[in-house]
Amino acid sequence: MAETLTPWRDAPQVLCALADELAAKGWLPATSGNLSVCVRQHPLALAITRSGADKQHLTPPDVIYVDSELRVLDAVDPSHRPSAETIVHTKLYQALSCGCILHVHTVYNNLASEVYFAEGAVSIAGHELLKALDHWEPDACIQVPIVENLHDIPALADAVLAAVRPGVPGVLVRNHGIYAWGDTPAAAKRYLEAFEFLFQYVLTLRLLRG
Ligand SMILES: CSCCC(=O)C(=O)COP(=O)(O)O
Ligand SMILES: [Zn+2]
Repeated sequence: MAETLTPWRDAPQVLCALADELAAKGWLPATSGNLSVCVRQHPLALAITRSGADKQHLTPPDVIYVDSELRVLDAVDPSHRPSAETIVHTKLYQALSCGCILHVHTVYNNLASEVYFAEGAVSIAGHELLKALDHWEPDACIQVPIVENLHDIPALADAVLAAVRPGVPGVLVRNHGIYAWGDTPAAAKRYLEAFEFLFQYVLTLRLLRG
């Protein structure tokens, strides 16, 4: 990936705008979800939402800067802690060199993660919206991997990383949510929207077909 770094000072505004858009879709309920952007690559620094913040009403002080070892580099309120899932973000940035990672809990991504868990992935083929995931080939078919919802977060991070498939910018976590990423915040949001549309589509089609 050729990521675009978000300027350090712009990160709070960028993350608040993303949170507003995702919250408007109902994708950040009950303080769930975490959002981050890469603000420096070497050494890694990211801006990420604070743990427990209501992401439906995110404000700039809810954004915290951390390094690859999860050390806080800057926080408006020293009592605020970065997302409990920060290590998933740092490991993905280190492996993929992406620019933005979005983690949301939605009804459809949770249903897809459970219904298709035994298959290890959600297969999606023959759909126009695969183009939004940068699959323009006429016979496009992707598998969105699913991992178990490990409560040991460093182990979850390793599982997510091990599940990453080339050309598929997301991993589902069973009965939990999805991590989706892109080179830029706009790309990550587009991929996330495409995944969510396609999960709703495959689940509804499965129901209609019985
Ligand atoms: C209340 S949702 C449970 C934690 C979670 O899965 C999540 O995405 C939010 O955690 P954070 O520490 O980033 O607020
Ligand atoms: Zn979560």
